[in-house]
Amino acid sequence: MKRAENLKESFRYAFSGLRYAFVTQRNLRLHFFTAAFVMTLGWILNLPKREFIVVLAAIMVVMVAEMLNTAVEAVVDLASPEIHPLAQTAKDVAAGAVLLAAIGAALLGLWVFVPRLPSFGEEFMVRWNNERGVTILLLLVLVGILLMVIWLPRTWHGHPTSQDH
Ligand SMILES: Nc1ncnc2c1ncn2[C@@H]1O[C@H](COP(=O)(O)OP(=O)(O)OP(=O)(O)O)[C@@H](O)[C@H]1O
Repeated sequence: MKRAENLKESFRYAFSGLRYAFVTQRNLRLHFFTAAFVMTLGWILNLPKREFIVVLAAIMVVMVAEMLNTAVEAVVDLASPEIHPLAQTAKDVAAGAVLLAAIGAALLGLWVFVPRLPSFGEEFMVRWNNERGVTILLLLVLVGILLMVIWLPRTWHGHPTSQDH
C-alpha cells in the first residue's frame, strides 16, 4: 500500500483528488461554475456578510457531497465491478445525498436572492460606476471558469481512471 510520507505529500494527494474530481465529474464542474456565478451575483447585490457566509457554506456542502459521491462510486466499482444490489444501494444513497444538498442549496439561494433580484439593475449600475475594474475582472473570471469547465476535461489525462461522467 502506498502511504503519504509527510504533510506535503498528503496535500499533494488531496489536490490530486480535487483535480481528479473536477476534471472527471461534470456535475462538480457545474457546481463550481454555479458557485462562482452566485458569489458574483452576491457581490453585485451587496449581500450582507452573514447571508454571504450561509450561501458559501451551502455551496461547500454540495461540493463536498459531490466529491464523497465520486469516492463512493470509485470504491463500489473496485469492490463490486459486477452488478450487485448492495452496490446499487451504495451508489444510489450517495447520489441521493448530493441531490439533497443541491435541493437545500437551491432553496436557500432562492430565499436569499429572489427578494433582491428586482434591484439588480440599480445595484449593478452602482457597482459599474464605483468599482468598474473589479466588476469587469469578476465577469472575466466567470467567463474563464466557464471556458475551463468546458475545455479542461479534454486536455487532462493525468489519472489512470480519468473519464468524464
Ligand atoms: N455495480 C453495480 N451494481 C448495481 N447497480 C449499479 C452498479 N453500478 C452502478 N449501478 C447503478 O447505476 C447507477 C449509475 O451508476 P454510475 O456508476 O454510472 O454513476 P454515474 O451515473 O456515473 O454517477 P455520476 O453521474 O454521479 O458520476 C447507480 O446509481 C446504480 O443505481
